[in-house]
Amino acid sequence: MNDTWSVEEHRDDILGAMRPLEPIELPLLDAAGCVLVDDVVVTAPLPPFDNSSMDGYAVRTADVETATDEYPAVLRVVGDIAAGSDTLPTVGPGEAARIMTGAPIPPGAQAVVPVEWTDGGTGGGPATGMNGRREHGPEVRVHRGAPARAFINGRGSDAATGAIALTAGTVIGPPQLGLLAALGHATALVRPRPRVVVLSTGSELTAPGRPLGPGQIHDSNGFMLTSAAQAAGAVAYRVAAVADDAPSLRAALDEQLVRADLVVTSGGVSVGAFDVVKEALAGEVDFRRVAMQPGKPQAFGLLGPDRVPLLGLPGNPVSAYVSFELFVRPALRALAGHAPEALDRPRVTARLVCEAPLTSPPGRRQYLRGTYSAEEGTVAPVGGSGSYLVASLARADALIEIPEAATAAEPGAVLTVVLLG
Ligand SMILES: Nc1nc2c(c(=O)[nH]1)N[C@H]1C(S)=C(S)[C@@H](COP(=O)(O)OP(=O)(O)OC[C@H]3O[C@@H](n4cnc5c(N)ncnc54)[C@H](O)[C@@H]3O)O[C@H]1N2
Ligand code: MOO
Repeated sequence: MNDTWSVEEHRDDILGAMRPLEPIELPLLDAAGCVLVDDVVVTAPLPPFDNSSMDGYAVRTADVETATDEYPAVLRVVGDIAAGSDTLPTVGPGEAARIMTGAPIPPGAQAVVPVEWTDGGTGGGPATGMNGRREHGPEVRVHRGAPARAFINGRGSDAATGAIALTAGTVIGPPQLGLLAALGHATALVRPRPRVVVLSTGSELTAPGRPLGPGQIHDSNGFMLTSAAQAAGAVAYRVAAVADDAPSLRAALDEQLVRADLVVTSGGVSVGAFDVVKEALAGEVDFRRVAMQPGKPQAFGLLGPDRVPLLGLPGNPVSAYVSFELFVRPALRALAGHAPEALDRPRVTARLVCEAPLTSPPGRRQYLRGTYSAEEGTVAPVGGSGSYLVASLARADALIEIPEAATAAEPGAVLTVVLLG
């Protein structure tokens, strides 16, 4: 091990080596969650044609100008226009066309009056809705006037030709996907989701579902980190745990590199006699101490001819998870093309709620697990500081930062909190 790195130095070193993945054209649903590569320019207006925002009657404004309940305008109904209609009647003076929401405005009409402002063609009082296709009379009584363009969604009023609908760098969420579809795009040019291989090391590990032999534990990191990678937007592959044997680990890694944009290992990076990641990758990968707790031993390097980034996380489950959130997640988001300010988990400040002061090792930034209350602006610790405490990790929604220089945090102290979302 060399000298000690700060959290930021280690993070920045990793991010400095990340290049956004090459753009790829994906079908819309596969592009969900991905970052758009180019601006999307509107090439045809949205809506594509003037259409009605109400079920009602398309009219000429002069015909209904003076209409009241007492003196309704009586108009001849010249046709029915449904959404999707391709033949439209012309509305002349003294005429109206029944029109449904989304249907094209017929030639001659200048406004739509909602059916509730008419008798619905029944010859009776105000209508509450449209009658069936054949049940309306030849006339409609309109009780209220409407100005020009009333209840008309204008062609291009949502997105005009030439406008930028979405800017490069936008993350495609459901509304953005809806807009692309509305504009007629079947695909989007995006950065692909990074492919991540997650590999646990340790001869003590056995798969969940299997009984534990003497000295064995279940591989929890593999599942936790694979799921964390998925939650970060990656396509993640979990590899069965590899024993503490350097040639086996090397072989497993070499086999996996072909499908990896990034590799995450857990375990085997400390100073033990069987620290296998160290043994297998010494020379290629840098092993360093980071001034934090948990997460002190870390490995980072670029593997194989394709220089695939490898982040070697410590084996203790809390250490592995905290390291993922602080280092792996930003790296994955950088590969996916997210903006520099969108790489990290959000940070807030919160008032510490606890009974006794919390202690912290000198010279190391501590990340304690906690629960955050946005309403109260407070954070409370969950469980202790031990890096093996996976049960309390599972109850936390935040990490409480105690700065390197501090050896304690008093109740009421205002601290930085990383929100785990
Ligand atoms: N003499 C020293 N010993 C240790 C130091 C040190 O500085 N000097 N550092 C400690 C710290 S801090 C950490 S963190 C750990 C990290 O060690 P490794 O990355 O080499 O991890 P392992 O030794 O392989 O495992 C540590 C611990 O975690 C359990 N583990 C490992 N993998 C998994 C998994 N996939 N699922 C669940 N649990 C896992 C493993 O059984 C060990 O209990 O080193 C300290 N030691
Ligand atoms: O630095 Mo270790 O990650 O404390 O448990």
